[in-house]
Amino acid sequence: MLQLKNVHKFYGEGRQRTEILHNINLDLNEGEFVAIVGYSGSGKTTLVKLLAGLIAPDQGEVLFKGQRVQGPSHERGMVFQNYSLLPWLSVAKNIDLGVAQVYPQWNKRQREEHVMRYIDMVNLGPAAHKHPVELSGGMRQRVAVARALAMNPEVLLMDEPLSALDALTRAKLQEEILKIWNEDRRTALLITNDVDEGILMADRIIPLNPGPQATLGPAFKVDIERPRIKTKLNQLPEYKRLRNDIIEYLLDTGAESKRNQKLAQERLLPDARPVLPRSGFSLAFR
Ligand SMILES: Nc1ncnc2c1ncn2[C@@H]1O[C@H](COP(=O)(O)OP(=O)(O)OP(=O)(O)O)[C@@H](O)[C@H]1O
Repeated sequence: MLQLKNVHKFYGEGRQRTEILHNINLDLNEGEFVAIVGYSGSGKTTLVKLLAGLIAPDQGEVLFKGQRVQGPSHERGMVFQNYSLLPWLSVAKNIDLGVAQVYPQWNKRQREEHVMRYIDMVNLGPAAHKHPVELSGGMRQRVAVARALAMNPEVLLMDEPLSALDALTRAKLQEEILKIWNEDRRTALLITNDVDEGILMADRIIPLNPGPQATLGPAFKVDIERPRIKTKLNQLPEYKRLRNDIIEYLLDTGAESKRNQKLAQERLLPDARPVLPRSGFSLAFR
């Protein structure tokens, strides 16, 4: 359905030019829910922007159903970390904006009915005519999810949509997104820094190794039956095993990346001699 083929992405110019993503290959199959987990700053947002067509790769290809992605499209709906709602429009109007783009042939009443269906789906009926400023963070994120879904995308791309929320709201929204996803099993990609969230929601979890030059790690298959109940998951031995495996992998690659950075620093400063600070606990370079 959606593919990254030998993708490399750089940021910056001249000596500042840095390879953020290195030779990324990813296949999202139809109806599959994939989670990408990784350290902050490793390039997760860059990866999802490539899939959405918001930025282009420097090398390699992004393919949607075999066709090269040329730019953003409503076929690939995106939910951002920061909601990105228009503050001067009500909840309903924020959602309607996208719906009108996708269904220009619909009249106002048809659009209203459609918009209200998605507002109800995320339990925001009473807030339909409120403005974003009047909503809590969790409610805003619900609007962002409803807006993306109302445009009926074939693929739903979510960039840490829940990371700014408190634990309770986060758990509730995880449940809602899963319920909605379960109704028609649309292809979905979730970027998260939370391994538990990945196991709760995804069919496969793929770590993004620390950058620069981040690569994708091996896919961890989540073979836990759905529906998955958050409170019951952590009693399952297969959940514990999988969680441990993923966390161990992330810690190992994190430690390796730190070692490599230190080596690179030593190579950049060959005459740097370690200077022991007074405490004697850590090394500093001059
Ligand atoms: N437009 C840009 N120009 C230059 N550098 C950028 C740009 N966008 C991101 N970067 C850099 O690329 C790296 C990866 O950024 P990205 O936002 O993709 O990481 P991330 O894994 O999503 O981080 P987080 O989890 O903190 O949101 C970072 O070092 C960031 O500073």
